[in-house]
Amino acid sequence: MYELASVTKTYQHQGRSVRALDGVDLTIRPGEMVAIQGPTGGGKSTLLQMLGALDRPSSGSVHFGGDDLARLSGSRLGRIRATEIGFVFQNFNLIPTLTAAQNVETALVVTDGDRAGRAEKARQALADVGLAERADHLPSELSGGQQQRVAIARALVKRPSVLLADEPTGNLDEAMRDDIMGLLERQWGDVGLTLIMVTHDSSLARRAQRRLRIDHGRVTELT
Ligand SMILES: Nc1ncnc2c1ncn2[C@@H]1O[C@H](COP(=O)(O)OP(=O)(O)OP(=O)(O)O)[C@@H](O)[C@H]1O
Repeated sequence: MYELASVTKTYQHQGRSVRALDGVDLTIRPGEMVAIQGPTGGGKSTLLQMLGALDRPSSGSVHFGGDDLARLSGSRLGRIRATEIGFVFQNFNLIPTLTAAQNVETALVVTDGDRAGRAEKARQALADVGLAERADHLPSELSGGQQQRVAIARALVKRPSVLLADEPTGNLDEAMRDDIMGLLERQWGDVGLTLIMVTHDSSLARRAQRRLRIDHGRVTELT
């Protein structure tokens, strides 16, 4: 699924350069569930941005399927994000003025011209996360856990091959945390997703098949 070779990422900040990734070599196979841990500033978000085709490395290659994401144009990267990669964030990132169903539909606008078809797929995706009854609610009318379920439905409605989750349970209480993690695990098992999740929470990370640690831009395997 992913093959990273000698990936570095350097940011310029106030005249200094910060090396966020420092020679990362990493292979992630299709269908794996991978947790990424590490100290703050270690490079977790930067790595996720590379995997998510949100940014290109300063050097090295990021092979995803047949493409080297380091060499693609911005529009090709955008297309890959729209079709192949789902994202879930700590802060849910729902549009507050749209209903749950409309939020989910936004993920299909680029790829799916048929409006009625989009609406149908959105309702099905919400049903898959147990929110069929809440499709017409605004985010402000939903609990945090429900909002994260909507965000997961939005990420999965386009049937991506990869789901990238950045602290998906970071804003939720313990009961909701288990609920959302269970949902992610079910989706992962049901549709053969590759699930890559950044988390500070070791008990969640231990539920993954594979754990990586990233510190000072270098990746190691945890066993
Ligand atoms: N846009 C940017 N400009 C300058 N420096 C950046 C930028 N983004 C990240 N950095 C720096 O790169 C390093 C890695 O940051 P990154 O956000 O990837 O770490 P992280 O492990 O996700 O941290 P956290 O757990 O706090 O989110 C840090 O030193 C950070 O300050």
